[in-house]
Formats: sequence, structure tokens, C-alpha cells
Amino acid sequence: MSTQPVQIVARIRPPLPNEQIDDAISVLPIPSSQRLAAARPFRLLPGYQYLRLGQRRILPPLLKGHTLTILAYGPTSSGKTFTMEGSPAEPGIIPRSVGLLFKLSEEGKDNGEITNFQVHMSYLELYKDDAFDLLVSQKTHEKLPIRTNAKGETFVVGLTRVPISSFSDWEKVFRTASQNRTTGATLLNRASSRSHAMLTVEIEVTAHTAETREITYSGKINLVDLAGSENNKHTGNSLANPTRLAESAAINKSLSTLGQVVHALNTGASRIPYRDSNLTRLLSASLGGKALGKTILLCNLAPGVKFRSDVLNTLNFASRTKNIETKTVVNEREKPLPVEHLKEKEIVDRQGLPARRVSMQNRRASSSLIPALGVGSRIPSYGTGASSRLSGFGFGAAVGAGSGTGTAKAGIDDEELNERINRAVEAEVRKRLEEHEKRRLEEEERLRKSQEHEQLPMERTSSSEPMLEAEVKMELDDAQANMFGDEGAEDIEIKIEEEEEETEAVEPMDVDQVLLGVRNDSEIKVKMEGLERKYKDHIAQLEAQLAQASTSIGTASANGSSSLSSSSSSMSSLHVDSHTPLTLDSGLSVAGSIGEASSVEAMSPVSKKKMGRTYVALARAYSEKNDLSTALTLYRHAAAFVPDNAKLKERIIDVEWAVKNGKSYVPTPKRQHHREEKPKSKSSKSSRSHSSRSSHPLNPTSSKEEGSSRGARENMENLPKLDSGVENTPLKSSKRKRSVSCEPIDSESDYVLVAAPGPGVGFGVDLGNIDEEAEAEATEADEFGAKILRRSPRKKTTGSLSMRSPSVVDKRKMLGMTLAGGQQIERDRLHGPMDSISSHRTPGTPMRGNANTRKTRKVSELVGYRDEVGEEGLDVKQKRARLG
Ligand SMILES: Nc1ncnc2c1ncn2[C@@H]1O[C@H](COP(=O)(O)OP(=O)(O)OP(=O)(O)O)[C@@H](O)[C@H]1O
Repeated sequence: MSTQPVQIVARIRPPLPNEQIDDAISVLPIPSSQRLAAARPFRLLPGYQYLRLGQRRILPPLLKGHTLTILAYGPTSSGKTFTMEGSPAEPGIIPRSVGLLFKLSEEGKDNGEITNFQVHMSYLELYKDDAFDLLVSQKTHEKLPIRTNAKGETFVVGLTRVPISSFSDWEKVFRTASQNRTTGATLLNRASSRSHAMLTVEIEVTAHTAETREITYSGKINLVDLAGSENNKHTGNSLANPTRLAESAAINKSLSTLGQVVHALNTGASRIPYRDSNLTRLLSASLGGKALGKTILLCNLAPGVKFRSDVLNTLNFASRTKNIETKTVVNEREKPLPVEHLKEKEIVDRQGLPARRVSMQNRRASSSLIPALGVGSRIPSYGTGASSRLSGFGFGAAVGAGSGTGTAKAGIDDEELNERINRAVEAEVRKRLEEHEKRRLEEEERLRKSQEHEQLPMERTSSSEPMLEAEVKMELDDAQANMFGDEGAEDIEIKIEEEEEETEAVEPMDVDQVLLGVRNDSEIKVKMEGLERKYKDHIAQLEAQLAQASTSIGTASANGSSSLSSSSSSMSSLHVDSHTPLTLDSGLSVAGSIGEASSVEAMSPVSKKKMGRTYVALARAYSEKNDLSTALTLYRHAAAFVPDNAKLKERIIDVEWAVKNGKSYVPTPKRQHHREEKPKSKSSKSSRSHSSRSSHPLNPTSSKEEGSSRGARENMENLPKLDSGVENTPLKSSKRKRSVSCEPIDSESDYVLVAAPGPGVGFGVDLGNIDEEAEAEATEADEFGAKILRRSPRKKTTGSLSMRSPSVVDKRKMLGMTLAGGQQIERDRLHGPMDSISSHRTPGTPMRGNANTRKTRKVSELVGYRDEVGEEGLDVKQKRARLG
């Protein structure tokens, strides 16, 4: 397998009518004396000149089973789309290539070299790093998943692949599809591409060899029109148009990843960051070690001083790329094997385009992960040993050059072979389906048994549960469910550290599994089952410890009339006599603590927290019944499990003070649960944002429909400050819910949020109608290390993004990034509408302090950070002083 370097071609567009003409960039011929010194000099095609596609080494090899990728790269408005698509008067690389392929096939047919020629095309765009099918109307198209199979080949799942019969047929499809591409106006380009477009044209050529055998070659051309790198200063993208900003951020990020990939390939890095963006994932088959086939990079340049730095960057990128080598692979196989059930079927495509014939394998490809395979090439997965061709929907290069089955030599005729293959395939499919069904039934049975087993003790105890026990149990359950969560947060919080979870990572999938359409739901059930079991075990452990604790309390009571006893390990056996106060001597309390201390050591952090919660709930029950001594003991027990909980310490001090002074102590009323008010589905963006906004004290009229933005601003100013809103903001600290539900503070500024409940918990950005920007922001944040936890990768436009509260270092990095001037968004936000949403100042008033302090504060506000001291009111020292 030979290798070849990426070929670079530069093209500079002529000045546009409204552009100032200067000589900032000029094209100079390389003197022949220097040509040798310049290793592989660029070929610069000035003005309108095009690549000579018909030349020997560019398109003709496709008919011999080669793969070719042409990438148009350059800053925005440098003429990439023009170069690739052209105009009716001046067709670009894409129509020229397809036209030439049909022309070459006609010539081949005329001279008898080609007996059959088939073309298929697929066309996708990567918009904000998500793949969309351009052969499907923009109104109905959906984000398509991108997967990598076990062989490392990347595919777009469900991408339409249509057969093309002639050049005019292709033109119709292509023109309609191009209209589906996302474009938008910027200052530099009225129809600027907001996405990377990737067109794949696959051809199958059946040719006669000298020995009168037939060979089928499968060639492929990928034509990629990348979105242009953007400088928001020049394009005029600003906060006024968050969509543009978000697009721009996504474009720049993916191009920067492309740059990193090229750099890593050049420096021989051990890790090539293909997976860092979907663009590089899809291009991995055209760039670098895995790349197969020829790759041409078209560098589009624009004239004028305005583009000087862009031109320089593009050329620098090109010089790095030219060192990358790709492997040449010829994809051929001998006489194709017509398989009956793979015959073409008529389908009508979704855009109302003329009915097209899509082969069975294409339909399969559209609905599953399995890559499109050459006719008769699915055999390997069933073990018959023939060659395979895995061609990605987008950019999986053709591999596995034909090892030919040699049918003619074997003396088996087509029909018989066909029959045998069919039988083998069907038997295999049947076998796998049966196995799958068997596994499913076993799984169900196991699940049912374990459920029955777990339900039994609950059923036995529930009927005999006394009223008070039920109350306590409810209390405990409530505490379990809510105290550390966001809903109805208890008055004492014990935060459970968030576990970080990557939701975006896409694992390679088992192709065989997908082939059979096996979606193993039982796996989820098994996981659920495991979790439930764990939970039950924990409860049992908890109950046992609680029983032990209550026994000790009971023993210590003066008259024994008040006891917390446990005759069994069941929660329902807790007895609390609320009428007679429980008295405890401090010695016992200490002994209990010591006894507990040793067991506490052995417990997991989560168990400790749960034990802590349980004691707190119990203590609360006592304090509500005005038995403060018992409550105090129980609070102290709780503290043994969660010694760092500041609110608990505060509570203990309060109760101690009340006991000492013979005062009553009324705990803060428990918050009401609002479960029923919460929208049921996170996907319901509108209902979510509507309900949360209308009910939030900070923002009764913040939605655009509810009033003018000015009115909203006035309302805002009359409303409580951010901090008070924060107090009302339910905390989310469980693994399940981490983000803070936030409200836009100022509807006029059209974004933001940020209500941080305190350091270490997290902050959120309410997406509301500003999802793109929030996403851009999140993307940027990601770059400098703040952890982004998307609730659901599928629902990017809904729900909220949440991040770990950035450390001071993170914030400094943010600030550094801002000061470095790399990110327009951050800079704009520093000086922009954030002024009006400060949590420290009255909106509109200037900030005090020097420039750096102001920026630091501003960044703090941006990330919703608040200092612990003074903000949380955790003034434990003061209270101790009060106690004397
Ligand atoms: N070679 C050319 N001759 C004449 N006009 C050109 C040429 N190249 C580009 N243009 C014009 O320049 C403008 C910008 O071109 P185009 O949209 O192709 O840029 P682009 O690089 O694709 O930009 P973006 O990245 O924003 O999509 C268009 O109006 C186009 O018609």
C-alpha cells in the first residue's frame, strides 16, 4: 500500500465589487532557483482557474476503486462555496467532478471497458457539530448520531443515500439539497455557510479485464465545503445575534480541532484528537494515519488587508497539512454476486423528489448503524469469509480490497452460490434472534423474581405500621428524598458531592448487535435492579444502626417511658413516645458518639451522609414535639456522621442555646414539595421555561410575550436582588440533578443567568430562548476546563446546562482568556449587558475597584460565583459568641 502526501492547492478570489482594493496580498511566482528549496510548493491558481480534475491523477483513478477527498478550507468569504459549488455560469468543483465522472463512464461504456456504472450520493451538514441530512427537508430533518464501529470507522447513522442515474438527475437532487444547508448573513458574506457540508459520491464500476472476467471497482469522492473561520469583529457577529455567535463559536472550535489534528499528525503525537469534534471524526478517514485514498486541500484566500492575517493562518495551516500522508487503496472485487433479497426497491424520498430506487442495503443503512456494504459483501459477519467493503455514510473510506471469491473457478454457478448464501444468512439471523429472545426472557424472569423477593418484607410490615411510626418513616423517606436534593430542600443541607458524568461520549457500537436490531433494554433493567438492591441494602444497614442508636437512647432515658426501640430491623418497628421527654446524660451521648465514631470510620461517605440525614430527620421530629434534649442528642449523632456540615453545626448551636436557656426552638419550616408543579418532561422546553419563569419571584414578566423588555427591566429593578432569588432557588446536588434552575435576570439583555447557590454546588445557565448562546458559552467554558454536564445530549435546546462551580483557578483562566482577547463573547459580556445584572450592585451603577478587580468581579458574576463569607450567612463564630 503506497502513501502520498496531502496535495495543497491555493486559490485566491478576485476582489468583490464593494471591496476596497489594495495590494496587501499579491501572488508572486516562485523563482525557479527557490523552487527546489521549497519542499512541495503550493500550487496557486490565481483568479478563476480551476483544478484540472480530469488530469490523470485526480478523477480517473476513482473509476479504478480509489477514494478522493477534496476539502475547501479558508476564512469566511474567501470563496469556498463558490469554488465547490460555483454558479450556473461557472460551475464549481462539485458539479465538475460529478459531470466528469459520468462523462468518463460514458466513454468507458462506448469503448467497451465499462459494462455497468452506478452512482450513489449522500449529503450532510455539520451544524454546530451535529450532523443533519441535507437530502431531507430542513423542516423535518433531525440530528443524526455519529458512531464509530469496532474497526474505528466513523459513520453517520441514518444518512440517506440515494442512487443517481445521470448528471441531470444528480443536479436536481443536489440543488434541492443545497437549499437545505444552513446559511446566514454576516458583514462579510450575505450567504455565509454556517455549517460544514460534506457530499459523498460513491461509484461502482464494473469493467471487463483482459481475461474476460468482470471486476467491480468501488470508488468514492468526498467533497467538503468547510465553514470559514470567523473573526467576529469582521463578521459583525455580536450579542445582538446570539445564534450567529453560537454558530461562529462552533465553527471556530471545530476548525481549531482540525488544526490540532493536523498538528498532532505532523508532530507524530501519540494521541490524535480526532474525537474532539465531529468534523475531525468524520474527516479521520481522509486525514492522517487512518486515512485512505487521496486528499486535496483547497486553500481559499481572499484579497485585501482585511484578510491578511486570515490568509497567513490559512497558508500556515496548509504548510502543516502538506506533510500529512495518506494511504492509497484500490477497492475492487471480482464479479459481483447478485443476492435476491438485496434487489432494489422503490421508495419515495421525503422531500417529494422523484421516486428513486434505493437498494435494500441502503434502506438498511438509513435505519441502522451498519455501514453501507457492497453487494454481496455482508458475508463476513456471518463467517463465509468473503471480502467486505465498509464504506462510511460520510467518510468511511473504502477498505478491504477484493479478495475475490473466484466463483467461475470454483465451478459453482451464481444461482447456487446465491442460494447457499441466502440460506447461511437466514440461518444465522434466525439463530441470533432466537438467542436474543431467550436472553430477554431469562432476564425478565430474573427481574420478576427479584422484584417479588424485594416486595415481600415491605408488604408484611406495612399494614401494621402505627401512625407515629408511619409519620417518622415518612419523615425519613422525605429526608432521604429531599433533604439533599433540590426539591423541598430541608433546612439543613448535607451536600453530596457531585459525581461527574460524561454524557457526550459515544462509545463504539457492536455492529453485529445493531445489525440484528438488538436493543438490549434488559441491560437497563438489570442496572436498575442493581441500584434498587443497593438502596435496599443501605436502608437495612441504616435501620440496624438506627435501631442500635435508639436502643442506646432508650436505655439512657431516666424512666424508660420514652424510648426509641427497634425490635426488628424494619423501619416500622420504631417507637417514639412523644409525650414524655427523653433525658440523656451527656456521658452516654459521648459514649454513643465514641461507639459510633468507630463504625463511622468504616462507612462509605454516601452511607455517612445518609445516616446523617436520618438522624437529622429524627431530631427534627423530636424538636417539633418540643423534646429538644433528645433532638440535640440526635443532631449530635448526625454530626458524628457529617462533621463538616456547617448548617448542622449551626443548628446544634441553636438547639444547645435553646436547651440551656430553657427556650423553645422551632426549626425552619420545611419547604413544600413542588413535584407536581414541575414539568413532567425535560424535553418540553416551552412549558419548562414558561412555568419556571412565571412562578419565579425574580421574573414574573420576563418572557418576551408577557411584556416589553423595558417593562421587564423596570420590573427587574423593583424585584429582590439576585441573592434573595438565589435563596429561593432550589439546590440540586444529587447525581441526578446538578444544575440550578435559573431565571433570566434581564429580558432585555436576552441572556443570562446565573444564580449560584454557593460555592461547590454548581451554577446553571437557563437556556430559555437563549440556548445557542448558552451552548456557545458552555463550549468555550469547556475549552478551559470547566466541566460541562449536559442533562441530555439529545435535548440541547432544552433544559439547562450545568457546570461544576469553577474554582478560582478556573475563573482566573476565564479572565486570562478574556484578557487575551481570544473570545469575543467573553469580552463583550464583560462590557455588555452584564452590568445590569450584578448581584453585588444596583443595576446600572458602576463597579468600584481597579480594572482588574472589576474584571474579576465581572467574571465572578458571569459564573454566578459568590463568596462564602457573608453571602451564606454561615456566621458560626458569632453564634458561638452569643452562646458564651
Ligand atoms: N472566484 C470568484 N469569482 C467571483 N466571485 C467570487 C469568487 N469566489 C467567491 N466569490 C464571491 O465571494 C462571495 C463569498 O464567497 P463564498 O460564499 O463562496 O465564500 P465562503 O468562503 O464560502 O464563505 P463562508 O465561509 O462565509 O460560507 C460570494 O459572493 C461569491 O460569489
